[in-house]
Amino acid sequence: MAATLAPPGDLRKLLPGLGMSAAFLGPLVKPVPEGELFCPDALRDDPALGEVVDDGLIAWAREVGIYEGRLEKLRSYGFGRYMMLAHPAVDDPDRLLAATKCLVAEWAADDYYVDEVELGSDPMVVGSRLARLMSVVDPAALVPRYATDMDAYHRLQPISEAFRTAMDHLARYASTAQIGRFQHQMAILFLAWCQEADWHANRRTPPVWEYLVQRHLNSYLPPMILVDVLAGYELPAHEFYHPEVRRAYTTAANAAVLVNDIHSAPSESDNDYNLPKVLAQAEGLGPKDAMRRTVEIHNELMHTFVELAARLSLAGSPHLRRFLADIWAWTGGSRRWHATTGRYQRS
Ligand SMILES: CC(C)=CCC/C(C)=C(\C)COP(=O)(O)OP(=O)(O)O
Repeated sequence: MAATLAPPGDLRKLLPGLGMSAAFLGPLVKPVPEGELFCPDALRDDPALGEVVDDGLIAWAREVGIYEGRLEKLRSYGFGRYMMLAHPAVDDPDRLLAATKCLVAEWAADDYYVDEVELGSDPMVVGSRLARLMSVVDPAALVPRYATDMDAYHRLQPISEAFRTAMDHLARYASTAQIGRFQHQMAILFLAWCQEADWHANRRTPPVWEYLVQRHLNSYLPPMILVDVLAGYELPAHEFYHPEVRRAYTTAANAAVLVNDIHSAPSESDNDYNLPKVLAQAEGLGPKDAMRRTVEIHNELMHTFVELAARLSLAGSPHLRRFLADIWAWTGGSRRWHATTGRYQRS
């Protein structure tokens, strides 16, 4: 794997002082008026590159069979564009496509297994479906007789095929340790979806703290931790798993997923949970106040990330400084995508 510590020219231009605490304490860090998100904007927007990645995504989705009959819709979501925005230093469409496939495999599991009743989700079988899916993510070692049965099952599951092929693609660029991280995050994500299924099955809205725990497990970490894989370097395990480092990027991922709640809340089905909805129910807030409180919580998380990242940047390796800067850039791209994707436009 090529280790490129110095970010390509574009990112350096866009993030002056990249790799220093200045990257976090520059002009983007300023008090925001109430109700405004404390979050960078995209550092690059290259629609043509996004289109190329989206072309590859749709061809792959057709091949594995996910979002069958809904490929136009899938295209309107612009998930390839999402990865183009979130990885501003990466120009290679194939690397962006690998990340997009992983993202969309996860999203398909969320839509078809967890969230959307009209797409066949059923809380009573979420745990079994996800445990079976986990046997693709972290291949289950069975005796051959039963392995054949398992393989036959997975061949008929488009989401299993999506994960298998997406991870194969990712493995072209990821080290064994980076694939290990991804598998670990999937186990966490699937656990969170089982918790969500419990809320559905028992018709229970969780208290705010429990919702935030679920959103911590069901955050944007899975796509976000691919920043080094895509950019062609590797944050070593002793830094990646350092508790303070993990706290920094999980905080950013938790903030980023609240941007998802902010944008998706107005168009979500009654079956779905989001922070404004939970706040409204648990704390009796009206829609505007619930949204304002969600923005406040997001901003508090992002300020914490900036403080942690600035501190860690001063003490950490060049890899770590680059990683934290890439995470910051990722949040900006993600924000832009949420504001512009067809997925959250109200019809
Ligand atoms: C990419 C991905 C699916 C990462 C794991 C976290 C996750 C499931 C989401 C960010 C999607 O959250 P949510 O279900 O709220 O998304 P929608 O609002 O349904 O698009």
